[in-house]
Amino acid sequence: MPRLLVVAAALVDLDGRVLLAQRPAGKSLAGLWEFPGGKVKDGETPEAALVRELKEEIGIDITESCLAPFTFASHTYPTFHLLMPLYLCRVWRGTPTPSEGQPLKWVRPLDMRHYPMPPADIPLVAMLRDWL
Ligand SMILES: Nc1nc2c([nH]c(=O)n2[C@@H]2O[C@H](COP(=O)(O)OP(=O)(O)OP(=O)(O)O)[C@@H](O)[C@H]2O)c(=O)[nH]1
Repeated sequence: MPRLLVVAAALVDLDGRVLLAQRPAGKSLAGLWEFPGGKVKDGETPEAALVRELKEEIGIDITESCLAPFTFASHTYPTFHLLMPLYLCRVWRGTPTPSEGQPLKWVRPLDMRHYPMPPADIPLVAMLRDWL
């Protein structure tokens, strides 16, 4: 089974809310809410991939130095195994704006149960609830 390395960010605002993005129709896991991020390319560090993905997806600038490793997901999907480091980020430049119209929402960890998320993310939400 192939292993997929994806990197994601919990962007935390001053009220302790975290940004979630809804996966667009037509993609795998469509309609579910997830942490912004994406696949790490060959030869790329996870941090560089996250800087690139957040710029591409939601138009914000983060710097690698603001990224704090928080936890990771390790989850077997039917066709691949997902390994996904999750970083905390509290500082960025710009206002998150979806590049492809995907809905964005600032959500308190306690309220994330109202937002269906991919199965790999469930343990991450519990960690955020405990630590934020
Ligand atoms: N960005 C992100 N991806 C996640 C999360 N949880 C989770 O299982 N994933 C999975 O990790 C992969 C992320 O890759 P991606 O976002 O770059 O992939 P994609 O939609 O362009 O392509 P895909 O349609 O092949 O999945 C997807 O398979 C997605 O389902 C999450 O919280 N954030």
